[in-house]
Amino acid sequence: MGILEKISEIEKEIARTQKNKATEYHLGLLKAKLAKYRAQLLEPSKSASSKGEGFDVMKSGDARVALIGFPSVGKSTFLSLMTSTASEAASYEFTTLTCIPGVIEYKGANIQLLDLPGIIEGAAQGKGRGRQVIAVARTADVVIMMLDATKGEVQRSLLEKELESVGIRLNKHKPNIYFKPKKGGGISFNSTVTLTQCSEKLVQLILHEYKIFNAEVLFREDCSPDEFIDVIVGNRVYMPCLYVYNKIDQISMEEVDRLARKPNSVVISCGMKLNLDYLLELLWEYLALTCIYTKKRGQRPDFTDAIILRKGASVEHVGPLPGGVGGPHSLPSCPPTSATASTGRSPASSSTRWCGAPAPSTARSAWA
Ligand SMILES: Nc1nc2c(ncn2[C@@H]2O[C@H](COP(=O)(O)OP(=O)(O)OP(=O)(O)O)[C@@H](O)[C@H]2O)c(=O)[nH]1
Ligand SMILES: [K+]
Ligand SMILES: [Mg+2]
Repeated sequence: MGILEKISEIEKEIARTQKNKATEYHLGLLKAKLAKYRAQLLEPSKSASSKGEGFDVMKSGDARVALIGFPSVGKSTFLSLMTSTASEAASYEFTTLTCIPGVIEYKGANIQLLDLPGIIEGAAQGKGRGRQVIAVARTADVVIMMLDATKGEVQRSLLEKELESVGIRLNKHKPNIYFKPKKGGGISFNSTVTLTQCSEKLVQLILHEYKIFNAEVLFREDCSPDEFIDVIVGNRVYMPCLYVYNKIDQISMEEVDRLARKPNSVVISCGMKLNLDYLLELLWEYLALTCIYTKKRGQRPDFTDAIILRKGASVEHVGPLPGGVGGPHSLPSCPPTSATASTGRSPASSSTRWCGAPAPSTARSAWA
């Protein structure tokens, strides 16, 4: 049996297994198996032509945003509107066949926006250019999932499933579980909270499935078996995702209102240039970038040129500034007015990748 069949067998078994106390170990094991097969599926294949890698586009600017969506939802139209790059748009599906980068200039930051081919169900398993598209998505700081407002909700859950299946976790934070494989001593299991979804026995079963017999496990959160598996597997990416419903010029006001109220969602029309400013504002918040305006002693700050930092970074990350002026430790001694920061709220938890780990300094100094 090939991996794809094994995966589908397990998925079917999970679907037909009733969820209750008596089946929780069985389900936990199935999920661990499923995660293993999926990981195998994603291992780069040996042949040179299909390395499972993304399109070869250099990362540039302060942050990277990937446009993911079904064909013909308006991704290329959006790129051409927001950047000075033109990407061909047409009414037929799969107009775009490769990755087309553009740059959004916003609040002094350069945000790299990537237009990508449309993806369809089965993309993660290699349908169309799905794997390449998803490989690019993994490298983004934020995913914009573009949806056609005239089509049903099913497109959204299908895409979510595709991204989930390759270890991309959207708008979720990293499970707060300490996990450390050891050389001996068996499995030591502890938790600082009451667990309602996992138990010591289940955790052991799952670990054994991964051939781990010695490890330290500490649950600091009431996590599910899936979240625990994510921690063991380890190569998950936790990423903010903005759901963008395009083509609202084609639907009723009631429908627009309903979509706009969904979490992490924004409604737009590229055709009629509706709500694009608001989308940019939200995108900025999701990127959690902070502008720092610097100034020379005795001069006004230069608001036209900011230093862009990932949220959570501090002035220490700015590094020495060109021309020998200042340096990593000179800013804190300045009066508070000399460095002005502005930032938006973080979309979800504070322990997520997008605001926890500050990006290396991408500073463009006002003193240059
Ligand atoms: N009514 C309406 N049509 C739109 C809007 N935005 C884009 N379109 C149309 O939708 C069609 C598809 O647009 P594209 O930008 O090519 O879509 P895409 O997602 O890049 O498609 P692929 O590259 O094939 O995946 C084009 O005919 C656009 O003119 C909109 O806001 N309203
Ligand atoms: K198209
Ligand atoms: Mg396109």
